[in-house]
Amino acid sequence: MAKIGFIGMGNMGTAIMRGLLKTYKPEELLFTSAHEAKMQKITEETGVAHVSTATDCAEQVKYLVLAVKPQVLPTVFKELNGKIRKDQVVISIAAGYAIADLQAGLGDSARIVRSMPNTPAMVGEGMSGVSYDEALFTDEEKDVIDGFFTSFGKMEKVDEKLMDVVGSASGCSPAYVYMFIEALADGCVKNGLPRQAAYKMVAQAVLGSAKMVLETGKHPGELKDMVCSPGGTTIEGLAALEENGFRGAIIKACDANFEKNKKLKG
Ligand SMILES: NC(=O)C1=CN([C@@H]2O[C@H](COP(=O)(O)OP(=O)(O)OC[C@H]3O[C@@H](n4cnc5c(N)ncnc54)[C@H](OP(=O)(O)O)[C@@H]3O)[C@@H](O)[C@H]2O)C=CC1
Ligand SMILES: O=C(O)[C@@H]1CCC=N1
Repeated sequence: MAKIGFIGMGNMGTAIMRGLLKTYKPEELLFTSAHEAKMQKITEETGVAHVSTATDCAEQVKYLVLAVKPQVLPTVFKELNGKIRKDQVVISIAAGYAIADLQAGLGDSARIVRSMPNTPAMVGEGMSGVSYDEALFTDEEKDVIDGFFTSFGKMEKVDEKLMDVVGSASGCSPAYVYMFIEALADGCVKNGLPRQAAYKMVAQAVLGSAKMVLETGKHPGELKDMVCSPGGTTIEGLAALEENGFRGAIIKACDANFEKNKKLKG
């Protein structure tokens, strides 16, 4: 019997499975998804077997990962309602679905871990917000759950009421960072830097800046001040960003994420 099964093998399913394969053998994993040809290709690439239905997948694993779009969850619920065993652990990565919503769909006794990872899982640098009721799981299960998330990056346990907010910090944030990298590179290209050099330099600057926040423990504002020489070039750029509502735009994006979570349930 495989240990961990995935329902849905798209962006996040494949990213997470790639991380898990560093710790788990292919025969310990299983998946199902929507299209046979795609499943076949993933099986050939990874050695992980697939099955045709969510029911088959659920029957054969202890840990079941729900990795379909929120809009597809009602279909999965229809198929799996009442079929989740008491010894099973369900890990959801769906935006907008609370643990109670998932139990309403799968059965009240289903033991659920709600999480919000992100696509950098693909390179082992994911960030997952994770929420579950510690009292419902054994120590061994908790080790597997934590090992699951740390196999593809870092995890932070949070109170479930914060999970919608966590969406902005982990799930959605890479899109904003990519947009920033693209825009900054465009600005450099506008002033003559070759495009590939611009992407490389800007991406490395983002990586290095993130490391500074994580490793120095300094306030981001202090790190920003260290870059801005009095009367220098950076403060001119910062003034331009402030004039154009840079911070306000990002805060509004978080509000938009937060509100959208409430509208995802089918
Ligand atoms: N993308 C992201 O950055 C993040 C996404 N999430 C969450 O992850 C979940 C998945 O998102 P993402 O990976 O981006 O979505 P994708 O669309 O890339 O993946 C969903 C997968 O589900 C498959 N699928 C569709 N219908 C069914 C079905 N009835 N049964 C089994 N599999 C099915 C699709 O197959 P096929 O490709 O063949 O159509 C696809 O492989 C969502 O709930 C989302 O909220 C969480 C954090 C970050
Ligand atoms: O856009 C979304 O809804 C998903 C969840 C977080 C990131 N992607």
